This record gives sequence, structure tokens and C-alpha cells, in this order.
Amino acid sequence: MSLLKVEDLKVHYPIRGGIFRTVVDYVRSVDGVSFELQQGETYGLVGESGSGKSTTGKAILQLTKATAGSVYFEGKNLVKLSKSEMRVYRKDIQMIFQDPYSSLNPKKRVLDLIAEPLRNYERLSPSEEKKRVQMYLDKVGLTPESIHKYPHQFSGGQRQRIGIARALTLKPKLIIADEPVSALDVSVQAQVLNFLQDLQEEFNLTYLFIGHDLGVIRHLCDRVGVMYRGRLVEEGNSEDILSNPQHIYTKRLVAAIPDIRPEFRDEKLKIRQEVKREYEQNSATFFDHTGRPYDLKKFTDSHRVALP
Ligand SMILES: Nc1ncnc2c1ncn2[C@@H]1O[C@H](COP(=O)(O)OP(=O)(O)OP(=O)(O)O)[C@@H](O)[C@H]1O
Repeated sequence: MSLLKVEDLKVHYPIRGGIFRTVVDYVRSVDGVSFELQQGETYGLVGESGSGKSTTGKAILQLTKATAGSVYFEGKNLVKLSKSEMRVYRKDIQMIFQDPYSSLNPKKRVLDLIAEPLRNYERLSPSEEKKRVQMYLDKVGLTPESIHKYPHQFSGGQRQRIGIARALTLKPKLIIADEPVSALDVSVQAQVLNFLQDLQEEFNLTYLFIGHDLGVIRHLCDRVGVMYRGRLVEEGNSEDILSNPQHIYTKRLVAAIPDIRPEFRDEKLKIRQEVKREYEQNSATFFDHTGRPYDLKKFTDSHRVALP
């Protein structure tokens, strides 16, 4: 059984208009997404800004309500659970957020920030709690004295480590990491990513990585799903996706990876030329991963990013 199975997930937000604020249309943020994650696997969800990646993550955690579809976690459909039933599962699925600057309450000390989720589930004495927090600080490479400090006293990379320690305290099975390094300096990014990989081994974690940068995702992920406008347009093994992208949007993401490997440069050049040709001809028919036809003309017209 998969640890997580997302089936035909849809999240539509109503757009209201007119003096009576009636629903005139819907933003189809997630529009029929399906994928599975096995225990211990790292799955990457990539796509440009607004493609629906974060909404998918939030809908898995039931932080946003699914309009339709199912989210099975260890075989249980989370969409059907009541708030109190969901509490049990919320412990098993934790989220690491993009921005370590805004996701930590600046008025709270590290002790309280890390212990907060713990307090919702366990009754520990202050000394036990302190010990537990210090153990996780040690796991993420921060000193025991850090517990007395406030978020602003740390660097970006250290703050992200605090966020990670916070996510770990409840011993989750699945971690949803929403752009965990994109707000960090490039020099710190690799450090945090390697560190997340080490933690995966130590705690037997399963990761759902959300990001726009296929270059980052490919280092970490066994499999990748490419999202475009609320749909998963391509899915596969990371290396296969990189060396042989099928969908035009995936090709664009591959072409955008900054890479100094010479053998990859040639590959990228080929992909760039191919993308350009396909755009120019504008006649090819594309299909998303479920076999639904894709209108390239519409795709081209609506695409915000300039051609490579
Ligand atoms: N609460 C909401 N109400 C209405 N529309 C929303 C809401 N949340 C998200 N959206 C819209 O849904 C679409 C998908 O947003 P989402 O944040 O999931 O994309 P994303 O791929 O994660 O982008 P980013 O990388 O910028 O976070 C966007 O068009 C966004 O404006």
C-alpha cells in the first residue's frame, strides 16, 4: 500500500462578481491531480508559480478543502475525516514552509517555537520538554543555548533548521516541503538540502518536495510530477524526465536549469531548439499524463514566460 495516494484531486475557488457577489466562475487551482508516494520515497512536484503546487500540498494536509477527489494516507481517505479525526493524522504529516523569515513567530523563543506542536499532543514536564527540544536542535545542528533565542538572532539557513526541527518533533511519516530552500542564499541551499537527505535516512521519512526549480528537485527526488495550470502534465523517474522530457512545459523547465555539466549542455541546447521549433510550428498536439488533449496554441498565448 502506498503511504500517500492522491486521486483526481480538485480544488476550485469561487470567483464572485456583480452587486450580489454571486459566483461567476472558479479558479481551478488544482484540477484533477493524481499521484502516489511510497514509504521512504522522495517525490517532487514542480511547476511555475501559480500552477497549483502549494494548493495541492495544503489540500493533502486538509488545510484547504478539496472540491473533489481523495487523499489516501495509509489507506484512509483524509478528505472524509472530521476535524477531530484529522488531528491524529496531522501529527504524521508535517509541512516545512518556504520562507523561514515569516513562518516563525518573531515574538517566540526557539524553545516555544519547537515545543508548540509537541504541546498539542503530549504532556511533558518543562524539563522533559526542554530536553526533547534540545535533542532536535542537536539533530538539526544548532546549539542547546539556541532555545533561549528569538528567530531574528539566526541566519536564514539556521531559521529553516528551526522550522525543520519543529516539523520533526512529532515524528512525522510524511514531510511536505514547500520550496524549502528558495528563500535562502544559494550557498546555504545545498547545505539544507543535504541535511534534509540525512534526516530522511535517520528518521525514515517520506518527502513531498514542492518547487519551481527542476535543478534542485532532480538532486533529491526519485520521481517528479510536473504541474501546469492545476494539472499534472507529466510524471516519471527524475533522470528520465530530465534526459527525455515529453511535454513542452517540462522541456522548458529542463532548458531553464543552470547546469555546467558539458554533456548536459548539449542536451539542453537540443531541447531549447526543439521547444522553439514546436512553438513556431504551433501545430503539434499534446496530451497531459491522463491522455487529455492539450491546446498548444492556448498554451503559448497564455504563457507568461518568454521563450528560452
Ligand atoms: N484561497 C485562494 N482563493 C482563490 N484563489 C487561490 C487561493 N489560493 C490559491 N489560489 C490560486 O490558485 C492558483 C494556484 O496557486 P498555488 O499557490 O497553489 O500555486 P503554486 O504553484 O504553489 O505557486 P507558487 O510557487 O507561487 O507558490 C493561483 O492562481 C492562485 O492565485
